[in-house]
Amino acid sequence: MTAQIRIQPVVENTKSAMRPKIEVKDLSFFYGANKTLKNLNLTLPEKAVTAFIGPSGCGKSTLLRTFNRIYEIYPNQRAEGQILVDGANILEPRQDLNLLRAKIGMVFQKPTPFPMSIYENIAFGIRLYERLGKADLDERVERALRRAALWEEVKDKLSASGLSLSGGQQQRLCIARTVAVRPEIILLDEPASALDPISTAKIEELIDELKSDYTIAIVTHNMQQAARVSDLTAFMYLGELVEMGPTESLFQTPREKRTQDYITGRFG
Ligand SMILES: Nc1ncnc2c1ncn2[C@@H]1O[C@H](COP(=O)(O)OP(=O)(O)OP(=O)(O)O)[C@@H](O)[C@H]1O
Repeated sequence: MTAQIRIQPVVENTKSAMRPKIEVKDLSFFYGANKTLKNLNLTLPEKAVTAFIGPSGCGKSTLLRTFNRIYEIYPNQRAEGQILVDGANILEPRQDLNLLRAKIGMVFQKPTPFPMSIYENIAFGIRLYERLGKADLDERVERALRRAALWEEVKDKLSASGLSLSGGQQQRLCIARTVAVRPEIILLDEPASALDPISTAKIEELIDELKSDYTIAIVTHNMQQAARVSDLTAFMYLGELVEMGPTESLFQTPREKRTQDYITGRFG
């Protein structure tokens, strides 16, 4: 089965792997008293795509949610350890969460457009951080929609509701909304799992284009997708990081038996 997985060529890997963007050090995460992530250590290189795979419940989404501290909107959830972004620990209490979430954008499994026009879906976030005149704002909205490969489909109906778009278009709108505030890192939590194959292919193409400008972390259940879109893959199991490395080697010559068993479909 491993042989059937088409793997992203990793030409740029060694270059981009040299500059760490996110360094996770001895990170643990707790839902109440339950230790869900267990002393993780890993590095995400800048301007590369890192995929997180592993069986349901292994902690992939939990890990992603620590990178922008979004878990803090819920009670009784806490992280211990360090997450260095460009060398600074974002788990420090003094970290400005608005700035953090502008720098680290997130797209969820289910498309979540705001119940407002396509234009406003993008402009809303920009206005939170910047004061722009109408012409500049228009330009930023257009640029974000182009970046998310959606402009041609929506340019004549910018005042229509974001909710009137198809699921795949809604997800690209959410990606446009994320890139519009000029983040440096984009977190994608199963961004294509609710989409049809054509929309999924568009999202995957988009990920490939976006990685020239952004550091991307993606959680996916779909190993073929991880192999197609990522430069590095991390395999997690029961809250631990079992193995992480260039996607090609992880799928073709995994070091750990648990990784081998998972990618060959023996469990999960
Ligand atoms: N809000 C919560 N409260 C308590 N436990 C939670 C909560 N969210 C997740 N968990 C638990 O934490 C563990 C990791 O969940 P998480 O959603 O991170 O896994 P996952 O690998 O992303 O799974 P899936 O692939 O099914 O989305 C699971 O055991 C889950 O039951």
